[in-house]
Amino acid sequence: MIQFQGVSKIFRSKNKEVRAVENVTLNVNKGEIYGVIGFSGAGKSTLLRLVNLLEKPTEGKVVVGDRDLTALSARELRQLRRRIGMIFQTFNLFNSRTVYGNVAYPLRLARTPRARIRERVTELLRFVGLEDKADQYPEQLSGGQKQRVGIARALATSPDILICDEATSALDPETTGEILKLLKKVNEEYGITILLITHEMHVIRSICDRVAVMENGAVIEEGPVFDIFAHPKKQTTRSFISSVQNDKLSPKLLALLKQHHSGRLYRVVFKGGTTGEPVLSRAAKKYDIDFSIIYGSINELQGQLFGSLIVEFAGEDSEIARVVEELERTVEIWEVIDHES
Ligand SMILES: Nc1ncnc2c1ncn2[C@@H]1O[C@H](COP(=O)(O)OP(=O)(O)OP(=O)(O)O)[C@@H](O)[C@H]1O
Repeated sequence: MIQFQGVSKIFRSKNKEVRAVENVTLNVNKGEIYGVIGFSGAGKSTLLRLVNLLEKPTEGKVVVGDRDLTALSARELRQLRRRIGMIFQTFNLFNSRTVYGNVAYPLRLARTPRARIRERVTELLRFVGLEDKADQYPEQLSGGQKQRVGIARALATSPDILICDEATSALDPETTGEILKLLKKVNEEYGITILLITHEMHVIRSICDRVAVMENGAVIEEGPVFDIFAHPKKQTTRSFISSVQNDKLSPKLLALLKQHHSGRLYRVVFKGGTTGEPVLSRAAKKYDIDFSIIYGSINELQGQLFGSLIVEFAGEDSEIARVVEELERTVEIWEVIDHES
């Protein structure tokens, strides 16, 4: 549905060059919810803006449906943009228009007949749960209600794709949950493909089918959300995952753990039926080491079990290396040397 093919975006000014997006290749399939996560400055917003050509790629192609965006005429681009709805962190509503006026706006631009506008806006306000707010102004609404208006407005022209720029970052956790549920409903009931960017892993965990992790403009890891949680390869990905497991090791916590545990600390990530301990006991018996579980957490992700342990291994370095090698065959394991930022 959306394909990035070797896409780079370089911003050049007098004596500076910023490589905001670096050789990105990825496909967003029709009907899925695809999340892009990264820290500030990773290039997420630029990537998103390439989808409706608010930014032009310096290199590579962006294909939406079967259309190469860079090859479109101005008129074709306007038509294509109607198929792509967008919502924003700061909602971007017109404060001088009512809720009804905001949702009707794109339909008026598209010269939709008045009766049809009324029908469509009523339907959308019902869909987002704001049918009683049609005559209110944005300033009379809560953040969550404003984002509902943003979603209704983005859906007005019946797009195939919805792109979401940090849509829940300005909301409290409860309202975030409600908006994410609404986005899931948009995806399921209207079959709309969603591409979202976020810096919050819980957003990815809650609603995304697949995820790409961005760093310094590049996609460093990509795949189904469960696989990325169960087999994170990169430090940045691991750090995002720890942030939602509530067992992230801060510098202070790591220093304290090291003070109380003289052995070597490892994080072990296991999934499905493997619950960690039997796997560890078997390996410890086979080799000459002791282990103790310092901390453990278990979560459900897309209907599967998924857990993480902080384990201390005590013994000769060579024996520990052998155990780790053996464990690597069944679980994800890595030594915790620095804090998990
Ligand atoms: N119009 C521009 N001109 C010059 N540099 C830019 C422009 N837009 C973005 N950048 C730079 O490109 C890099 C990526 O920015 P981008 O906004 O895409 O990142 P991000 O991951 O969305 O971060 P944030 O969440 O903070 O917005 C940054 O170094 C940023 O300063």
